[in-house]
Amino acid sequence: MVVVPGCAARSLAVRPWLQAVRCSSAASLPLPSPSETDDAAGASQSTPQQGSPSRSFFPKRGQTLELVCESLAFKGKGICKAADNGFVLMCDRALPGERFIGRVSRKKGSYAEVQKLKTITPHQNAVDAPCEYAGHCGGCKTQNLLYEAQIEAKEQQVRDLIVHVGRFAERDSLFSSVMKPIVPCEIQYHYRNKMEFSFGSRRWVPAEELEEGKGQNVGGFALGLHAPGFFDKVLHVEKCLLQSEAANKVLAVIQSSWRSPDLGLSPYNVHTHTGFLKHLMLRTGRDVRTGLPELMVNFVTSSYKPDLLEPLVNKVSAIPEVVSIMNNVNTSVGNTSVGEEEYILYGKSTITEILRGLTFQISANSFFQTNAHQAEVLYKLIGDYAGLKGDCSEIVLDLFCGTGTIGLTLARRVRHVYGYEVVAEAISDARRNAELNGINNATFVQGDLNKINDSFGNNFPKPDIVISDPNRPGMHLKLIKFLLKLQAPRIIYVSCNPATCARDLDYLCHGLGDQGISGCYQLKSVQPVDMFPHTPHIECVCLLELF
Ligand SMILES: C[S@@+](CC[C@H](N)C(=O)[O-])C[C@H]1O[C@@H](n2cnc3c(N)ncnc32)[C@H](O)[C@@H]1O
Repeated sequence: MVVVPGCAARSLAVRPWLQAVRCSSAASLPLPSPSETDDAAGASQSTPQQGSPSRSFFPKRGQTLELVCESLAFKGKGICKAADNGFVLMCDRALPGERFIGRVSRKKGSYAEVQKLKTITPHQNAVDAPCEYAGHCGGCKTQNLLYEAQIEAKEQQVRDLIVHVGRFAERDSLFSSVMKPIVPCEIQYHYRNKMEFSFGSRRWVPAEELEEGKGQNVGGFALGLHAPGFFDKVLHVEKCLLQSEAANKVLAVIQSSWRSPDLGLSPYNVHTHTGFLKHLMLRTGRDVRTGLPELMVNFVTSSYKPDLLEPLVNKVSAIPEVVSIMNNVNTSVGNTSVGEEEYILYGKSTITEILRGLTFQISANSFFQTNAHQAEVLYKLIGDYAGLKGDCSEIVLDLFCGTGTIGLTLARRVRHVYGYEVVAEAISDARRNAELNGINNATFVQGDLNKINDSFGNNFPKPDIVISDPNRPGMHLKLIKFLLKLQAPRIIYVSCNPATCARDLDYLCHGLGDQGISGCYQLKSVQPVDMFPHTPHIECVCLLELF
């Protein structure tokens, strides 16, 4: 039974707000600065510009409200607003159109966060989530929304951000040709090629299950995913519908044995810093000869004790798809899965994946697109937007190149690719990937693109095409200014955060007014691509051309 906390008097006290609180779509929006967080970007997407909210509605922590949600903000939070002053209330797992009872869990300046307690009227496109953990695990937040409705909401978020943050006029006759419909992901489950599970000494049981008396095992060992918002509590997960079937086979074998007292295995305790098993990383690639899945299992442990792992290694290596078992030893108190030392416990140290006809070697810690199937679609789009002449005359600058995958897939049709990336290991991987594929017209350089100085650009010829694929904070102002000065004919901006993407597109097209710098690009296309069904993540490929 779902309990609406708070006494009746408090519930009654909020009744007058039932008329006042409703959902509305984003109005005018302030620009997030390059230093603003995703949360701030998400909130600002829906926060009205006209000053701070009036006193007429300001919820208290613990207050219970009946709310209606219509739109999803970045990060998949449902947005509701007070009708009179637009005060924003954000709620995880609230779906547009859903009427629900929520409790204010956090107040943050201009908005509040609400925890959903009970659905009164579900969204018209609500479906039963196939995963038993979907209601609690931090990964899939919209599995209970019809896939078509999920991508429609994502497309709308991108459009809103481009208009309100990017300041591109929706009424402009060209706007509808710029905004492309989202590319759906054909494979909506089992698409992730990498999952990282954590071992925990404190099993997390969701509040509802505790109330229903299902929380027998609270405090027991767990292997699964971190409970949203908790670094020390793990939701025990027997299988994950986002990872490959082969990876689920491995997870099942490990789950069936690791807690056996005979093995003497203990999960790492993040409070006492004792215990052995930290994380289990499962990566799925493809055998380049057969095209069949091949798996890497990576145990992250607090010390090197191969004898302790041996019984698990014996069981897991019997699974035909497993070709590599690694042990990353991380002695630090931090929660990271990258070890200071790495050992091969079985098989080889890398797995392979094929992308746009090239072979990539993936090691335990190297970055690789997490949805290889949709990466193929994404990279084809990038190739189309590059509009290469095909005469091997052009120069490509691949910023935030990671392991070089984008640049390398274009290399055979251009004169030279120059890639820049901050992570030294990724640069080594990029060079190795070039060699593996017989590509010798690509140069990869390690460097921090947030710290470029005036000499940046002296080491490569003026590019014909710039590809920029930053992570979520987007591009640093120094890099934006460099690009505005460089004036390459074409920029392809690949983004995993439409809020910072819209901000950077604004700078590149409309300039930095307060610094007297004019924009010099025209936005030709914004193409959202769904790389991660059931999650709030949105990828976009944007094409900019010099005026
Ligand atoms: C979204 S990934 C893109 C990787 C690559 N383009 C791909 O498609 O596989 C962003 C990359 O930017 C790198 N990065 C983040 N901050 C950086 C910085 N300040 N300077 C250079 N590279 C950075 C990350 O290490 C990561 O490899």
